Amino acid sequence: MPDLQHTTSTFTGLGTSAARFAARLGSGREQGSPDPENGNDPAYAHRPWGDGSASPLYCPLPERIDDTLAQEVDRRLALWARDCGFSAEEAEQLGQAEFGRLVVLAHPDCDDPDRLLISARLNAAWWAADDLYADDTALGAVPAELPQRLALAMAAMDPLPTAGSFSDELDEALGGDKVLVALRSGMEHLAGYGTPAQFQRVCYSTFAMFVSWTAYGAWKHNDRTPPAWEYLAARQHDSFYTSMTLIDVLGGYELDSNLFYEPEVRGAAILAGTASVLVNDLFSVTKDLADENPPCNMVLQVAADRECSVPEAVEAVVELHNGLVRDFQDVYRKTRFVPSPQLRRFMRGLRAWMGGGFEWHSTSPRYRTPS
Ligand SMILES: CC(C)=CCC/C(C)=C(/C)COP(=O)(O)OP(=O)(O)O
Repeated sequence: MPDLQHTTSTFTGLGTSAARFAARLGSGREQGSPDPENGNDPAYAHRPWGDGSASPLYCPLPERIDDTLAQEVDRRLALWARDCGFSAEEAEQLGQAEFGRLVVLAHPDCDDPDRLLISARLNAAWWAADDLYADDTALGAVPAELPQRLALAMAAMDPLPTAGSFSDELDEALGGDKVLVALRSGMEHLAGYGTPAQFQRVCYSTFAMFVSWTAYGAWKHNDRTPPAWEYLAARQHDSFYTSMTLIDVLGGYELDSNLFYEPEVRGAAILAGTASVLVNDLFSVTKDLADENPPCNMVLQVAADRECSVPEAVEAVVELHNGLVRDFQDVYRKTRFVPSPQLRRFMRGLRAWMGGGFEWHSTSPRYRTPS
């Protein structure tokens, strides 16, 4: 990494997005209280969540809320889902989850609906694979079939060179499964905007995520409850880090691979991805508990490990989350002095993703539960 003590470089900023952000920060106090421990950074707040009974989550504020743009991305996403082979009902369910709204919240430096669709399509395809292959028995998920399905998912995302007549059968398989069609189509859309390095970074973060899914499948198959530490290790590669690999593509720039993978930057991205996915686990507890065979969830693993109540485990996960966000904040501060506008912009993108992710979980019908 370039010398962190180097004097601050000139950063050209984000134009109208930055102005919008400044305006939102002015009104951010309504959404939670600041954190004196961290110098009251106005980009973050203690944000109430759920029914308000648990401690607040320390989290960045969303930089942009644009319902008109979100509806447009969701409209295009539903059309695309139909083209991939999802039924009208499934496309409607996808619309109800509002993945378009998620990406509009998470990528505030992108105003172009077609570019936003890169992230909307891939996130929708990942979620579809997660629900249909890994999590939801009613939707056809079978733990013993998961590894071979994921091997085909890799082939769908990262096209293989032709291998004689074997390729014909592969192509037939890839075209006959809506999840595989969606994954391929999402990657083709990405290829139209991203560089080869950006394309491959999305592939390999997804493939690491798939390995974690096979661990969950094996635990389920063997009727084993993993300890919280082991689940968390798997979850750290099965997180919104994967979604965050698209931040610079949507922003229309490229963070050079050696900076992207520089240990401190990668660490910050993993922290942001893990913090965001812990938000997902916290918001999913009620939904997961309602499942007769609950999926792994950090709250439930902690409750099992410590033999404590769910509210007590929630508190432990909130504390873990808040610590990860503060660790991210420390790295963020250091990287402000690195003379790379792309890195500064990417770090801000990570922060924005966390803020947008929290906002989406707070409002998406997917996590709305009867009080
Ligand atoms: C990157 C991405 C969107 C992958 C899907 C897997 C993932 C990181 C999730 C957040 C899904 O986890 P989970 O199954 O717990 O999510 P739901 O609670 O079902 O939304």
